Amino acid sequence: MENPFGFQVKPEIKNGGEFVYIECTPAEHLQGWANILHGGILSTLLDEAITYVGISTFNQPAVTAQLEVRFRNPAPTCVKLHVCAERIKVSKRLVEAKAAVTLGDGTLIATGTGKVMPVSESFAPKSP
Ligand SMILES: CCCCCCCC(=O)SCCNC(=O)CCNC(=O)[C@H](O)C(C)(C)COP(=O)(O)OP(=O)(O)OC[C@H]1O[C@@H](n2cnc3c(N)ncnc32)[C@H](O)[C@@H]1OP(=O)(O)O
Repeated sequence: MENPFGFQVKPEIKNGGEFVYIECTPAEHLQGWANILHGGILSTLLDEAITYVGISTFNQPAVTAQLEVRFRNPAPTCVKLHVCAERIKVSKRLVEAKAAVTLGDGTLIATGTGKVMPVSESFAPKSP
């Protein structure tokens, strides 16, 4: 389903999902407080990149089964963020990946690790 409210990221996927890179400039209304980007948004960006590692590795739909995030430095809003994810481990039903969000000057904003599991095309829950 198209989601006009999504981040509309265009992932760069290398080596069959071993590496994923996305860029995103979160808008001002996504601040938590004091012009600091909300941690949930940073988690979402890490999640997106890690999920694309899983989707590209399995070459089928996949969802996040686990996500752990560490917030290292505050990020401003309205600034381009760089998100790099890298595959760590692959097993039959699980891909593990790590990811980092950085600013253009290299400042480390957040890091995360996640586990992604493949699902069938009919996975999505039905609307009530
Ligand atoms: C375009 C894309 C960009 C979008 C990016 C956003 C991605 C998302 O946000 S996806 C949405 C958030 N995620 C979800 O909604 C997923 C919800 N969870 C689920 O649907 C299920 O729990 C699912 C599919 C992950 C796994 O379910 P299921 O296949 O039934 O497995 P389950 O019975 O829980 O576990 C079976 C085995 O898998 C393994 N396993 C499951 N989860 C984990 C885990 N987190 N870590 C390690 N092993 C695990 C274990 O071996 C487990 O066996 P046991 O329970 O005995 O340890």
